[in-house]
Amino acid sequence: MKIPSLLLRFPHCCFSRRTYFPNFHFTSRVDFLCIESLTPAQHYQTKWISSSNGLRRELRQQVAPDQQVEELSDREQRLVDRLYSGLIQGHRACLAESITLVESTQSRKKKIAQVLLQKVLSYHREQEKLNQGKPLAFRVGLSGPPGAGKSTFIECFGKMLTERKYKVSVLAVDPSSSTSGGSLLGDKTRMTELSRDMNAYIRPSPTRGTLGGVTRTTNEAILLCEGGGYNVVLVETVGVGQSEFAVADMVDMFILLLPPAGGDELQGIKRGIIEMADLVAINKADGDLVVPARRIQAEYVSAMKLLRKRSKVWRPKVMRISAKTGEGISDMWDKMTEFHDLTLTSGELIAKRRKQQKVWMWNLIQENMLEHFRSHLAVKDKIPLLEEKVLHGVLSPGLAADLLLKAFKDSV
Ligand SMILES: Nc1nc2c(ncn2[C@@H]2O[C@H](COP(=O)(O)OP(=O)(O)OP(=O)(O)O)[C@@H](O)[C@H]2O)c(=O)[nH]1
Repeated sequence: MKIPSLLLRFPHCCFSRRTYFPNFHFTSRVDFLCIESLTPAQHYQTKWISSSNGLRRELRQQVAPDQQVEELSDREQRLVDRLYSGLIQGHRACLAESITLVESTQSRKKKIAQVLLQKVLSYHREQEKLNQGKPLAFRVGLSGPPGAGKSTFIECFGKMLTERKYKVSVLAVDPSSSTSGGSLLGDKTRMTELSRDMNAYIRPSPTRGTLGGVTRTTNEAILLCEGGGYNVVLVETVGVGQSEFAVADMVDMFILLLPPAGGDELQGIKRGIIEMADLVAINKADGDLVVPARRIQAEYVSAMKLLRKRSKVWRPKVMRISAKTGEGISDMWDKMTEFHDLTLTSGELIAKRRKQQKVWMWNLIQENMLEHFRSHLAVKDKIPLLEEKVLHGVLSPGLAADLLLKAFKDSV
């Protein structure tokens, strides 16, 4: 006799047998029950098979990518459609609302955001195909210590670009906003002229306190800006933490803006970040500061010669500019477009973007896995005790880690 099977799909990561099973009455005719559970967080399916021994988890398999997006209610779908059509028509309010959606920590909103992003991504693919594979926007990262002149520079640079008919968006990654509630980069008094320009869009990007937070919300905001027709996306971060490394990993070109000062004044700048720079701009090269700016430029030129070459077609440049007078800004844009064209024709730009996508995915997995691990019932209560034992030298860190990992593995 053919065994009848019943296939159900639950949008749950895991479910308890007690919750769902009382509703099913097995008769002699239905002696095989298969429940498929779709786990949105981990994107794999689990089959639960009922047999005479009770419920048994049978198999876990990868779900095809197009099956991963959750089904939305009609209301939610209407929201996605409205935001999507407004976004690609270039409405700033829809872009702002879409970014707010991807920044949301609420699980339902996160799901709606993922559906929207999938739509925007497929729009990207179509547009890039029409554009012969050329990316929709030039992604530029800008970092520098407080007071280097970042906002003055963005105001001047952004205005120059909008006058040249570019659409510019500025995402200010602010590592201070999640910890202090304050805002280094997001305050509204910055870039007043540019923020009134209809071809510019400025947005502080909160970090949610983790590097993964920077990566996720900012990366997704970049995609949305590009979908909104912004062809230069500038990601600004203050160069005193870790966020600039995350930003360097999500842009095509990374620029370091420095004041004409050395030594103590630049203590906050991490050495490693200089190695990430494709262009170093020494700002404030005007008035009395021209001479120190020249000296600092020479110092950086010789220091950067010693750095490992990261590109076959580009050597990092050191330039002098003045965001206040505008001097050097146009030359700087020429150098930036040269970088863009060279890396695009050599294939480096596309290869870099692909690599960044992978890094982005693994960063998110790492962050989510750790969170999942720490809050898992099987290990949550054991952590403080084991940490205490490690602190007092009673247990080695390796053994404590093994014990926690074993408790976790045994429970899944
Ligand atoms: N002389 C001169 N001063 C400048 C120039 N660019 C900026 N400044 C001045 O430097 C100071 C800091 O400039 P901001 O643009 O606020 O610097 P920032 O890097 O955005 O600073 P934070 O907002 O603290 O991160 C201001 O007083 C500016 O007027 C420049 O090209 N030349």
